Amino acid sequence: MRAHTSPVLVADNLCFAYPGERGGIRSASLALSASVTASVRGPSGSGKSTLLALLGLILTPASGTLSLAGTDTGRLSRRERDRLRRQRIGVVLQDVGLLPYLNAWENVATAFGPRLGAHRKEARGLVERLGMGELADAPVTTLSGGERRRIAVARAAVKQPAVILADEPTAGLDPAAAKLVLDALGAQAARGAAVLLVTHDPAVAECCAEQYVVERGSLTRQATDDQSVAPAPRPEQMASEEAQR
Ligand SMILES: Nc1ncnc2c1ncn2[C@@H]1O[C@H](COP(=O)(O)OP(=O)(O)OP(=O)(O)O)[C@@H](O)[C@H]1O
Repeated sequence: MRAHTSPVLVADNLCFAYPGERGGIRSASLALSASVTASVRGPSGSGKSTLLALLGLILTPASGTLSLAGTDTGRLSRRERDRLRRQRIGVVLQDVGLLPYLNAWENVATAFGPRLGAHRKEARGLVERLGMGELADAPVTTLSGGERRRIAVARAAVKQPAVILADEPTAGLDPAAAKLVLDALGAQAARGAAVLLVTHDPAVAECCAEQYVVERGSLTRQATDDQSVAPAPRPEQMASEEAQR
């Protein structure tokens, strides 16, 4: 799906360093528009999850600017940033982070706040669309890793946020379940969300209209069919760089 509107999420030259020598983001710029799907690939440890946390207002960049729906997030207090994130962004983190004392649909409904029962219908409906209707009432502690991941995707999407950021949403899923997740994310883009997902799977990345690669903390956009942008690193180059880490 292609961009038809002005970008909803704009990152300009973001930098972030963890304490110590390792890791972080050296340089990341992107502009994500409504109704667009984008993928981020790269070797393990290159900074993909860190980038997602920066874009999701979970980490604060050391320099660079990040604007969400026209708001320069660097000018906001911590509390204002948290509020903006809750209002505008749905995030699926790699470790998923479901609440163990709630069942599957209740976890999805937490996206709306504490009144879970008021959002039972939307939450259960999305759980069903992700192929988990029979497990909607199951305690999440009894779900498999892949099932928990699908519940986390439903939680990120159920409030119909402007931006959905998903860290490896199809990891650990069989092809049928992965398709349900990708279809659900595609449906979110179709209704107007900007969807960015981190993936190790080239087939998943290629489903996305825009494709990015992170290498050693630097983000570049890859050329797709109708675009001429930074050249993509060759797979063997990525593998050899990964081996050097
Ligand atoms: N909290 C942290 N403190 C210090 N270093 C960290 C921290 N989190 C991540 N790093 C380091 O930052 C680098 C990038 O980590 P990140 O998790 O962003 O990589 P990634 O590309 O998502 O990796 P993977 O594909 O393995 O999930 C790594 O070298 C990692 O060890």
